[in-house]
Amino acid sequence: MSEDRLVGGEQSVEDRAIDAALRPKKLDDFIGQHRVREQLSLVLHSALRRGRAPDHVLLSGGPGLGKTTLAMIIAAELGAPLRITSGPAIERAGDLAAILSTLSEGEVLFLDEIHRMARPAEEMLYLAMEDFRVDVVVGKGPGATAIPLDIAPFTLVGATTRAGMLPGPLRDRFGFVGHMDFYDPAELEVIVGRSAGLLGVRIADDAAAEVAFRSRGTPRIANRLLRRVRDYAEVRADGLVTRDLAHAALDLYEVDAQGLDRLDRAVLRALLTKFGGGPVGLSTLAVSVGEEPETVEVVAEPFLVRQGLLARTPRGRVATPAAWAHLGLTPPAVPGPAAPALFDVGEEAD
Ligand SMILES: Nc1ncnc2c1ncn2[C@@H]1O[C@H](COP(=O)(O)OP(=O)(O)OP(=O)(O)O)[C@@H](O)[C@H]1O
Ligand SMILES: [Mg+2]
Repeated sequence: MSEDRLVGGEQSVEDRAIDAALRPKKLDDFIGQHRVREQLSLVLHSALRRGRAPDHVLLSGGPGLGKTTLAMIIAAELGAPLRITSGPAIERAGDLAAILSTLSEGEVLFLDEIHRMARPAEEMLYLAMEDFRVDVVVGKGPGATAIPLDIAPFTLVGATTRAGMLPGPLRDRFGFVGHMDFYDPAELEVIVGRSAGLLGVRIADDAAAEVAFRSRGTPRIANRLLRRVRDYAEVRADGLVTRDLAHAALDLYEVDAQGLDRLDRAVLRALLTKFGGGPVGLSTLAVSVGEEPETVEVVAEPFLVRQGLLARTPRGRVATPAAWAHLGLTPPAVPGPAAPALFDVGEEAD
């Protein structure tokens, strides 16, 4: 995805540096996600008490919601070393074996984008997670033998934006699954205030609230928008971010009053103007806005669903009446044949 999107969930180069600087380091400083935080706190503290490595943890949720941050916090809370890798980096089982066999006892292995790991590695991971063992295959063809190798007990922290794509056997091997959801504006306001303090940005309370409200429920976007309103206030005014300045800056960057960005609006507009409000399949919709289906599904849709602008139905994506109103368009007078029920089945239809 392009790096110039202001509210897209994914990271830009600038984000990566800032993400690192703004990441809370302790569970207590992690804002929002109360349930996940409390459950995780229990898992970690009981493991610490027993002096054992805690159960493997799976964190699922959209881009920028705090999965990497939480993985780092887990290691910090355990006082354990952290090893970081990702699904796409593991192309062969051997890549994974090399990592697993060099873990130290109690180490936390963070496997980002775990749903992108190669299949053969996945099977190796099952055994490692369950029995702390890997089978190293020596030789080829009929003469190949598997030599079992014990590995140190470790804690796997997997992260995924697409929990639905994980094979059942893998998901079942996690003792704890934390689902990260969008943040409330009030929580994001706290995050904006905290980040402003760390970055030395002067921002009025009502301006922080405005940034929070337009951040698509996502901390990474809140931090990004904060930097853009700061730029604006520095160049066009004396640096203090007021509500009016925040408004003007957000308008300039095409973040609308509900926090929708260009891609969100493009998806909605296509759904309304090209497909009469749907139902239309995900791939067709994605092609019509020139994006990958995964980008539309992972980045744009969850927020549109959350805002009550789009629904996923068994027959495809459907716009809600609020979507027409949001874009200032008039829905067709006669609804299409058998208008589908608007409910979220969470599954793709095409
Ligand atoms: N609960 C939180 N409290 C404060 N800041 C947060 C919180 N969650 C995330 N952030 C901030 O948002 C940024 C993005 O979070 P993070 O990188 O952990 O997201 P992610 O879920 O790993 O995203 P991706 O799927 O793109 O890897 C971090 O820099 C962090 O500063
Ligand atoms: Mg991450």
